[in-house]
Amino acid sequence: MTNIVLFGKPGAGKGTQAEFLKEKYKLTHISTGDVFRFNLKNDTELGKQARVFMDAGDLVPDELTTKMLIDEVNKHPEANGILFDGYPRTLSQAEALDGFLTSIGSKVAATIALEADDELLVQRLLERGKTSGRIDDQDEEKIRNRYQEYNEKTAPLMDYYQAQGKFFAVNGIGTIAEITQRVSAVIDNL
Ligand SMILES: Nc1ncnc2c1ncn2[C@@H]1O[C@H](COP(=O)(O)OP(=O)(O)O)[C@@H](O)[C@H]1O
Repeated sequence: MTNIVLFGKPGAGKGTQAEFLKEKYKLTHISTGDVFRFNLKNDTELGKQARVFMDAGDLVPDELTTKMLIDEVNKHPEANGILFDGYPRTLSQAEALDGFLTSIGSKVAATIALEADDELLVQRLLERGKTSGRIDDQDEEKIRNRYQEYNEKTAPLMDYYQAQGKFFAVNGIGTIAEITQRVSAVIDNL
């Protein structure tokens, strides 16, 4: 199994790249943001619990998120590899993912970060908010809060994966195809 973690700030283009990469490498794409939004829309128990955090631009608590993630992975026992998008976002999630993957005889092959500067990303999210209907994309204060969450809780993961020799950063500015190529170059070299 080649499991890839797509890493990057909100708006960095993880979801966009995932659409191309999952086809190219026959990976199962799991976006925690998408799974949460599905649950919100369907008003499930999980959706009810996650809503207050998501609407404020806060991270959903680790325990809830990790349980959901493991349930998702377990739905795809035949997967060739998983493309994780939006998970892990905290050190505790990264450790939980390692523990879980080890328990099924697998591991993270690489963490690939899409890099772009904050101001450009905030503009991208505000644009997306005009059409996506996502509450967390429509308010600059909520967007800024997501960046704060990222800087405090998610950025430290770079060191975590770097220490394991698994961290790769690519320039996330350019056309979608250019960026797919940069990410592919990393995967092809694994
Ligand atoms: N791994 C996670 N841990 C905690 N909360 C998460 C996680 N993934 C998604 N969420 C919740 O879902 C929201 C939207 O996720 P996503 O679409 O991936 O966001 P973004 O566009 O900000 O990268 C996050 O702001 C957070 O509330």
